[in-house]
Amino acid sequence: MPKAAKQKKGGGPSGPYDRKSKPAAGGAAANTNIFKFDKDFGQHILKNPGISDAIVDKAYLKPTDVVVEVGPGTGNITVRALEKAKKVIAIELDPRMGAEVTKRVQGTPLAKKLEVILGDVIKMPEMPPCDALISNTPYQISSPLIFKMLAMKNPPRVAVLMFQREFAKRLVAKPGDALYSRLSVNVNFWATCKHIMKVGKQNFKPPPKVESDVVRIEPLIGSARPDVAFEEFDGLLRIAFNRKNKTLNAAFAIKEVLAMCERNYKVYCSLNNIPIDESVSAAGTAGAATAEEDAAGGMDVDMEDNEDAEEEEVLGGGGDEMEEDEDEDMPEFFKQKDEEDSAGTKTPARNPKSKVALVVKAKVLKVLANTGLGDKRARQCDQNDFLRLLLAFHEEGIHFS
Ligand SMILES: C[S@@+](CC[C@H](N)C(=O)[O-])C[C@H]1O[C@@H](n2cnc3c(N)ncnc32)[C@H](O)[C@@H]1O
Repeated sequence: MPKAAKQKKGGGPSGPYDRKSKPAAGGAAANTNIFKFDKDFGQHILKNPGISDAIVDKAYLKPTDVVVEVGPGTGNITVRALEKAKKVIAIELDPRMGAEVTKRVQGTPLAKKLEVILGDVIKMPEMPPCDALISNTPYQISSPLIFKMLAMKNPPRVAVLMFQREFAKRLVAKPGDALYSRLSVNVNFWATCKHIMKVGKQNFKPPPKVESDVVRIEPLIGSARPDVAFEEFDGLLRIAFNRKNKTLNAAFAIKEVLAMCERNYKVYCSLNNIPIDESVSAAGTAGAATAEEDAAGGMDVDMEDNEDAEEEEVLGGGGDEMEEDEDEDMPEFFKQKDEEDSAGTKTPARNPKSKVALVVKAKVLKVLANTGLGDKRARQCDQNDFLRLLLAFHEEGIHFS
């Protein structure tokens, strides 16, 4: 578990993952409003005990379970989980809330089962290992929290989480649905997800602007977990969903994407002792064409001629406009290691004339053609299509993380 400040009686030192801190306040804040709730922290406290009960009930906790609760606030869900589980690790950004939840159980048998970690759960290098994750999620961290959980090598058995309704719908969206996204594919690939209940805004204090939903997510664990690296699968999805309405041929025609494939291919070759021909040919020369044709197996496909790729050019072709708000980090993802590859060598990644660039481009073309997915759009593909595509790229030595 990462080292973070643990909450002592009545509030303690801030942890290393803080975004900002406020002075601790005493008293039962939820009832007396001693301190002002901070909307920047998504502080909408559950005032309907029935909902707190339902969240904990739907986790089907065992007495041996370790539970992580993100954002305990004043402890409405925490106390219920403490009654059913062996231990609750409550991760709270706001020290005032950390003090509240600690006070709430002070002097009761539940106190020794509670550990409060002050800090930002998203900035923690790893989430503490646990059997169950529960949260009335601060909405601004919905997406990173899900990704953090799905990326865990040993994820919890179950997560019961409250989200904004729109976000919850994205989790269960299917191919073809308007809300289908990189998030939907990841959740359905690494877990099963079920809608549990709707929660109206009147159940919170202060009421949020939007309605909420509770979902139950069961990550695939042990041998059921797909045998691919999370970062690889997600890396492929980032490319595909950068323009989810464009064909995969167009998504992979973006120059930053090809440059990234080239960088990763070079790393793959150097790790596997595969010689790389770095020679530079004049564009359009016989040498360049041969490299491309060799790798493509003589296929008559040209990504640049594809209708969607042309549209990219008209739009500027930079690949840095987002359709998905969870993909806001996409440009950085493409630009990573732009100057140097991980072996520290300068990479002429953007030089279209380098032979290795042509080989990589041809490999990409070959995979898209052979899988029959090049003409499909990300919004039409299900998780099995993406897995098939990823494995075909791996066969060619093309990686995404
Ligand atoms: C919606 S409130 C839920 C409070 C309580 N669980 C309830 O249901 O009444 C969200 C809580 O998450 C905390 N929080 C916000 N961002 C956080 C972060 N990045 N890491 C940990 N806690 C966070 C807030 O301070 C707040 O206490």
